[in-house]
Amino acid sequence: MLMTADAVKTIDSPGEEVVIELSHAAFGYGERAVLRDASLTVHRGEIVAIVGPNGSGKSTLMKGILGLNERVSGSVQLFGVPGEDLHERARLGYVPQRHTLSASVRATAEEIVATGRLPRIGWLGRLRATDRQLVARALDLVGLADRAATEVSTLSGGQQRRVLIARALAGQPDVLIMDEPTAGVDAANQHVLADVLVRLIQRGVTMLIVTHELGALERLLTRIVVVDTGRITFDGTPQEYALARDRVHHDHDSHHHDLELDAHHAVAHGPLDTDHTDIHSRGARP
Ligand SMILES: Nc1ncnc2c1ncn2[C@@H]1O[C@H](COP(=O)(O)OP(=O)(O)OP(=O)(O)O)[C@@H](O)[C@H]1O
Repeated sequence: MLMTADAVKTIDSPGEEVVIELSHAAFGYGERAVLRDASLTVHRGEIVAIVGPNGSGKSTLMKGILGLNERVSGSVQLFGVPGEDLHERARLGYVPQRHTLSASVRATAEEIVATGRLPRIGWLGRLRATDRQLVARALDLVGLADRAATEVSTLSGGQQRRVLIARALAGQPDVLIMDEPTAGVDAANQHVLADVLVRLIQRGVTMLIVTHELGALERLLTRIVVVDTGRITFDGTPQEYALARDRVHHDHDSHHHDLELDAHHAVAHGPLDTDHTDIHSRGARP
């Protein structure tokens, strides 16, 4: 693994090291479990797409991994230790859903991205040359090197999302968790964002990505996990997903918005379309 002052840690190929392991985990808000019996193993270097209908529990799953909601039962292991015992929270980079920067934020792109270093250097820490270098590289990686000194409030929604991705990258995460990074971004910017994600994947970032628009990412995925009505109903390779898709009766009248977004896409068909999916190929490895 490259441990130099790079914005991302690179690896040669997906390894056997388990970075995230959920065992029969239930997550929710208050005492109410929204996502139940979730078992999931993610190895270093994997690119996992989390797909499923609106309100099925995808964000709840991401937040559960990050410890941002209640774990009602089951266990979460992060980098081999119980999630609650993980002190280096920066090892998990998070780009939250539908999040742009408030119009009232008066800061440059560089300043926002630099806050991504705080978990590493501490709130009272000072940015050193290496930190500044990492911030610059993160901005470069998302294609915003020339906007470093620009006030974020003047950037487009898509550019702001790229700033937030750069902020997550600046913390040198081992795993990047992104909740619909392309949602609410116009078509032209969707392509730019997709290119950014492809670049990150090519650099070997382990990624969990909730998305309705796999597009260019699809061929780079190692796993597809389907969440439906609060359960993981499918977990397998894209190839297994394609096979499962062919076995499953398609309900094209379903209201799952994946269909609306990309009628030609693989994710537009298959387990997502049914309310009676019996496919379960958990823990499959490429
Ligand atoms: N902070 C919260 N407090 C209480 N309930 C919540 C909270 N956030 C989400 N929920 C509920 O949990 C359920 C699953 O929501 P979640 O956001 O995980 O779904 P999702 O699959 O990410 O949906 P979408 O595709 O629309 O983003 C929904 O019924 C939602 O109302």
